[in-house]
Amino acid sequence: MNTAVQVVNTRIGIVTATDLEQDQSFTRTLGEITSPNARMQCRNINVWYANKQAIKDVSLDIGKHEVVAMIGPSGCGKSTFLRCLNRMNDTIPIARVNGSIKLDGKEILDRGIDVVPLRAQVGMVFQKPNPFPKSIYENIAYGPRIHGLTTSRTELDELVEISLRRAGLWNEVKDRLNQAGTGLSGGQQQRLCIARTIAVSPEVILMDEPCSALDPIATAIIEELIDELRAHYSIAIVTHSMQQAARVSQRTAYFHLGDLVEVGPTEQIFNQPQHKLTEDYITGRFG
Ligand SMILES: Nc1ncnc2c1ncn2[C@@H]1O[C@H](COP(=O)(O)OP(=O)(O)OP(=O)(O)O)[C@@H](O)[C@H]1O
Repeated sequence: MNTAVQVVNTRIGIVTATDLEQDQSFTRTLGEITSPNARMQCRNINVWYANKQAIKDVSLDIGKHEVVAMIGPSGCGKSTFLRCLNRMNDTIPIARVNGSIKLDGKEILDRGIDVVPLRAQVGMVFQKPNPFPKSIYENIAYGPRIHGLTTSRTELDELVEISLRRAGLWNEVKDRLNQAGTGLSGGQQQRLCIARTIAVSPEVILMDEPCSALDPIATAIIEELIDELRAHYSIAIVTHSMQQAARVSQRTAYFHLGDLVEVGPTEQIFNQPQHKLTEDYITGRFG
């Protein structure tokens, strides 16, 4: 865990978005958008909802074995950008995305791409735990079954166990695999959803405020888990909690009104931000 980072939180007056827009005309992202070990490479991403532009020319890599935190004021486009990474914006009829996103060198914004295997490769964990109304076992087994990942019941059993172990849930549920997933606590349900994502062999896991519905203890467990999952996956996480971003991520990206203002090593973003907008946000002047 990245405990060295201290989040400064001195509230010195509220600045409105309009003030900041007038004061800080945005030019280009500060910091290093590339990762030496990139798993995903996003370049010049623009997203519109009908005529309203929500993401403006954003470029960012997600590296192997790293957690990238996306922070910024409400409505700045964090979730919209995250949803580009596995084409979830395709499900919103008025959304239009352009630019380039490569996963292991392969363009994923091409029209011909089958989004079903893509969304297994780039899995998503949502704000509110959303287990299927099925047993704990079936919640995990469903994905591997439809993707044809196992050939026997024994293999499937193993995969269910491995996924639950990796999500830190096995010991709590191994004796009640046939009980409903919805009967678990909120934190357990979120780990079940993480196990479900893991079961279909993702390379990248997207997390959209995965702890916002959880209590502090469940949150701490998920944060520990995110740190462990980094050994196997690339992780992009949207969070409103700067403390959480500081604890779990290696790189942090600060978004503002659809722009990626600044990105860099998490410690640097929180201790020595280069852009005034970033500084204003992390010191609590805005957001
Ligand atoms: N489905 C949608 N249809 C129309 N506009 C949308 C849709 N989703 C998001 N937007 C708009 O796009 C902009 C960015 O929204 P987005 O949810 O990506 O921001 P965010 O930074 O994740 O916000 P929050 O922190 O509040 O979740 C906002 O102006 C929002 O109103």
